[in-house]
Amino acid sequence: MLSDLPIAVIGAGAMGEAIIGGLLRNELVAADQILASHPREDRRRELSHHYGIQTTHDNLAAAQWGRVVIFAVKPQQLRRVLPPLRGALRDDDLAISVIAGATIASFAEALDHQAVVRSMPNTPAQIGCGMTVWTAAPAVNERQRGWAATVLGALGRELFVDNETYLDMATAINGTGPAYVFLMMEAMIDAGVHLGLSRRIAEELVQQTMLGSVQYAIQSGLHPAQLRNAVTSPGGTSAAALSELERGGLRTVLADAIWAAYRRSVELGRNG
Ligand SMILES: NC(=O)C1=CN([C@@H]2O[C@H](COP(=O)(O)OP(=O)(O)OC[C@H]3O[C@@H](n4cnc5c(N)ncnc54)[C@H](O)[C@@H]3O)[C@@H](O)[C@H]2O)C=CC1
Ligand SMILES: O=C(O)[C@@H]1CCC=N1
Repeated sequence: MLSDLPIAVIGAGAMGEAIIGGLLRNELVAADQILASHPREDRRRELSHHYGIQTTHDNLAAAQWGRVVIFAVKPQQLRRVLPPLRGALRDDDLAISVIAGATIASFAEALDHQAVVRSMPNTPAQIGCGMTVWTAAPAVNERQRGWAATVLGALGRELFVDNETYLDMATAINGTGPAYVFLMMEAMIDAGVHLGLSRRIAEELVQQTMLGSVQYAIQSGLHPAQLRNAVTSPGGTSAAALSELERGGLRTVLADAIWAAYRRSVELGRNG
């Protein structure tokens, strides 16, 4: 599907590298099909040494070279990155953004190019276990949609949605979600250490409990409330713990956090 297709990555930081790694790990492209643009020489050297890909400091050269041009700079960098690239993409080229908040309209306007895909991956993409939600401008044709599905599929699971407003919502759930999970892991590990477990044992217990619970939920297909009820014996330990979590407002705090992430995503789209 991506054979011989030149792929440019503008802003090869954590997410850009996850895409490069995923494409190569899944043997979807050869290393010489990738050109990564980065301002720092040591980073360029690191990327070419590790992946055997081509690198440049010149975003314009990368944008002109790629048929698929992936944008993975921070939202605040976008205002400086896009204007010099205006007119650089040809009609049948595809721009793919992974940038939180940045709208398809802002890309299309700044680049003077209509074929734009907006996506929201997450950091488990680093190991091919990501969840990416994406949508496409009407100008993106079937072939280009295939390219996008393949590129984003290299990060883990990908889900196409036909409504761009879902992207800000996805940013708050799957994009930002790993931060909620890691904070919860950290808190559980620290509490285990507080109880008297060694940090090594606490980490192992928390990691496998998280992993096993998620796999059990997926494989059983049961509603989380049913699974939670099955853990909760009358007068037992789970009932005692859950009572504290409800008293502390865990559900509403989580919901408030997700709304805050959503509002911030919308705001980033307005202001950069
Ligand atoms: N980190 C995360 O969990 C997720 C991040 N994203 C989005 O991915 C984008 C990148 O995030 P990260 O990879 O985490 O950030 P990062 O900071 O690791 O990567 C951005 C890279 O762009 C480079 N850069 C800065 N100015 C540049 C320029 N003028 N030209 C080319 N490159 C330039 C930076 O040096 C940096 O290496 C962000 O827009 C973020 O919203 C999306 C989903 C998840
Ligand atoms: O914090 C952020 O803005 C990025 C976007 C999604 C996850 N991290």
